[in-house]
Amino acid sequence: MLRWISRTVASDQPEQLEKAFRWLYSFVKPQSQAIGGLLLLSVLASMLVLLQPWLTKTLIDDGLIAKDYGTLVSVALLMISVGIISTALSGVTRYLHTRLSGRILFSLRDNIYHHLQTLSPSFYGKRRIGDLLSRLDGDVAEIQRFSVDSLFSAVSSVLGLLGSVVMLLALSWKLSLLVLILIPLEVLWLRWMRRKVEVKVRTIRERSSDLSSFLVETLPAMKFIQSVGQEERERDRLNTLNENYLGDLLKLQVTEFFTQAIPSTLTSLTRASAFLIGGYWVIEGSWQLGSLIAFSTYLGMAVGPVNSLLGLYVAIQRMSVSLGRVNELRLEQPEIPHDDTWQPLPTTVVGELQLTGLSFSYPGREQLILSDASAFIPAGSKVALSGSSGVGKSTLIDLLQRYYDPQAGSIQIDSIDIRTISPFMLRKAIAVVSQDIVLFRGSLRENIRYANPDANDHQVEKAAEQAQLLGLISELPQGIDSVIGERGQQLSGGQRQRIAIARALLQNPIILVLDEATAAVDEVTETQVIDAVDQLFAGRTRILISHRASTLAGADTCLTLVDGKLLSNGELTA
Ligand SMILES: Nc1ncnc2c1ncn2[C@@H]1O[C@H](COP(=O)(O)OP(=O)(O)OP(=O)(O)O)[C@@H](O)[C@H]1O
Repeated sequence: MLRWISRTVASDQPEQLEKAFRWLYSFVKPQSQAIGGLLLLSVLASMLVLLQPWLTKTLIDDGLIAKDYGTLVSVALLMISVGIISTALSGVTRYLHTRLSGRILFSLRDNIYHHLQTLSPSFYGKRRIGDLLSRLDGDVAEIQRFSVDSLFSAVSSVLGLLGSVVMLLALSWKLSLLVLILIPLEVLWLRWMRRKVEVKVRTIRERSSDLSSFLVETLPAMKFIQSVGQEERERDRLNTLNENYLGDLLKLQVTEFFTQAIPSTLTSLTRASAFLIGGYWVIEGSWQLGSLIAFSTYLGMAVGPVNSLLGLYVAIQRMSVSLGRVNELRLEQPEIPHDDTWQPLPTTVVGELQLTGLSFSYPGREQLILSDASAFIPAGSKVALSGSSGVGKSTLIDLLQRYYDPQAGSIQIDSIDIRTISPFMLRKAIAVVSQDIVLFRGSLRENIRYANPDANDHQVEKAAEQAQLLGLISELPQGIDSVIGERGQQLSGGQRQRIAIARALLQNPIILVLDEATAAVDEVTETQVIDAVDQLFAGRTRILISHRASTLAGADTCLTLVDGKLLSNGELTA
């Protein structure tokens, strides 16, 4: 079935699509009980709908025309009961349907988000966040809509179609031949239109990504845009993006209109023909009025499902575009693929580092950032790492945290190759405070606790005190429980740094890295921060990266990165 769907949908890579469908099916399968229950309710609802025109026919032919008052009353009562049951059924179905849809949507999104969490900083560096957002939000919702809504729409359409055709045949097999001409014509038309719809839908989704990317990029940069007076330019960019989006949306509307309009016109023609022929038979007296009315209602009811099934076809196209886009994310391989042989970091580790013959270049770039770099860092020492801008200092820390693996050489912590350790545990053991401090919307307390959610209030407050945050806390209206805005915009650089240090304290790392952490503060504040770090992290391995001599003063070892090699106290390390 999945293979059939993937082949039916116009796609450049049907195998890929089939795999994506299988993946999608893995989310639908656990809900099979709920789906089964809902399908049962749908079948019941479809049968009740099919019953109504037959009741009308009986009411007219056997009650009104036959002047049988008893039949009239009983059929009317039956119609009321069917109406009430249908309404109750639709309420229950809608509730269960929303619950089922929600479950599938959230598990899909959860799965993709989980996968995104395994990808390296390089991935985020090359991808537009707006595009990721649009895939995670719009595309995943589109897939979910299809996987639930379309399934039920397909089932009730097929049931409606079959039921109506049976009723039409029962009323007049001759007149029913009209439907047999109508359906193949509609299907032929649709096959012809399908490619056009797919191309246009993909363009729309890309336009929507462009818009999201624009907003994600410019909203946080509003202060900068205002400061350089470029508001109008950004408005123009937004206008262009809007116009492009609207233009493509209108093209899609026109294509979709023609995709649907031809079948609708054919339907109207068929209905009119049925009235002409059936009406003639009624006038002639060879057919009953109730049967003609019921026939025309069933004809409408047969065409409705055909249209929905045709709509479903468009929905499959739309969905397969979204599925393709989401699948692209799924196929992104983590830089460090999961390995079942990973060991936990032993609790005895003290933070001795041995870098041996490291060579590294970023994927897709030729330039070697590290070339046979080696160094030894004794446990508990304070190391100053310097080197000109862009030489690769932060890259070295990324290798230490295993966001990437070197192409040659190794990093050992307490003589254990870090490739054999779970990166999760390794990263927990290394706290990095950089210039770019991440703060989330939430209270100061929650932000300090972020790296160690199990820390109790007392530990958080102690860390805040040790990181000299008491001054800030006393200024805030609700103290440590005050909400600091997204990305901590209302805080000064020094205050943000102290929050990061308090966070690192709670993380209780074996190795602490300060990567240009104090570049944004004045030298007095910097001295205070470094003194605090030396005091609080005494006995742990500390790596300080800076361009300032004052930051690096007092280190046990000075490492300098030059042309991909590490010099220790000015000498090349073997
Ligand atoms: N994700 C990445 N993909 C490709 N190249 C990268 C990536 N990150 C950094 N680079 C490149 O690697 C080189 C080293 O960058 P890195 O940030 O490690 O330097 P740095 O010594 O820390 O610089 P600075 O002192 O200016 O912070 C630079 O040329 C940079 O452009």
